[in-house]
Amino acid sequence: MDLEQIRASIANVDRQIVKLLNERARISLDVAAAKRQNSNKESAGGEAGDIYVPSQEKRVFSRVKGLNCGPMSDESIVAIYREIMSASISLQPEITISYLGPLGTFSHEAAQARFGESVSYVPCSTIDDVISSVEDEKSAYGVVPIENSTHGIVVQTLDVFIARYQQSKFRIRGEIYLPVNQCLLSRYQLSAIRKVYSHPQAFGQSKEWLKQNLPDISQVEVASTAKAAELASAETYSAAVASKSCSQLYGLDILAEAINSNKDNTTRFFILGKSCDKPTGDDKSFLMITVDHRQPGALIKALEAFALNNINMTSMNSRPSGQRMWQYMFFVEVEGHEEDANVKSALKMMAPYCLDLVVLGSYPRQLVA
Ligand SMILES: O=C(O)C(=O)C[C@]1(C(=O)O)C=C[C@@H](O)C=C1
Repeated sequence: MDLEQIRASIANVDRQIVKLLNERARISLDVAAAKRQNSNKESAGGEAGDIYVPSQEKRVFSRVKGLNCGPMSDESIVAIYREIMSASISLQPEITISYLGPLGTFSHEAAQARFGESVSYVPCSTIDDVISSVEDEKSAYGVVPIENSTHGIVVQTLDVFIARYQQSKFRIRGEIYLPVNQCLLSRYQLSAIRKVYSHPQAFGQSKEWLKQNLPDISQVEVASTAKAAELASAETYSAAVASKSCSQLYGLDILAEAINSNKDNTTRFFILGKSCDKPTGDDKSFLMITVDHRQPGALIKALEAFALNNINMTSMNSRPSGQRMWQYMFFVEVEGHEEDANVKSALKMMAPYCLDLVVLGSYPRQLVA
């Protein structure tokens, strides 16, 4: 076949694609206008005017995967639609996403994986600042790490939830799962390194490799893996455990890749906003509770409400409540949405046993970034 002729066919398809993309973008602007109108009549049951709607995105992904008959893979179709929806979101005035920075953190990668390249990103230096920027409406959404498959819960995030919950106006709107590979980055050779910087989570995930390859080298904990890369780029004979993207951002060589012990290492992030999505039939909810520790069995009685309402509990963590000595705040994640009848009934049943009972949010279950 003639090469020029084939290219002309591609050009013809491109013309149609661009026309259709713009037609879709115009319709998404109509959706945005309808949401604004509906949110004004919320008392009449209208859908809130949120721009990012994880439940609708989930429906779009499953619809386009259903329509796909190859040769493109489902992953490619989903990645393209991720960008198409990101572009729809970016048509809205000044959509900003804040994340736990600086540039190049895994929170940054997670935010980009979910919101694509078309929106603006703002790094914040603490988890508290991410939440403030959402609450003060400086950004529409915020992305914070919540747990890692190897190293467990991110206690810093839970502690900020505790410190803020009494006056908090943020809600958990979505979740992101990001595969995470840690790298050793430095301007020096392995044998010259005298100090390694990283976040405690990244040290935990790479513990075995560091023990084997850099025994007796001091490990300095800092606020983020990207901060570690920044420090390692400025200091002699130092290195950082950080993401591959930090090597370019901070001018460091990659001395070793995927040094995390668990090769399926994955971090889960929460997307914070000012409201929750509607129930989809496949949601999870994240709760904070305290019980009166002097009342024997209070915790078990509170949690029994989930079993009695046929609700699966998927995780539980505790942190000091910060209110009284030896009093704990329990973080419980359950299947279901706070608007589901069985979740409502469980919350009502457990209330008498709880001193605090806060639903931080309900969000559609997500399996991939
Ligand atoms: O359906 C919506 O609510 C839209 O805003 C449209 C759309 C899309 O482009 O399909 C855009 C962003 C949302 O996160 C979900 C879907």
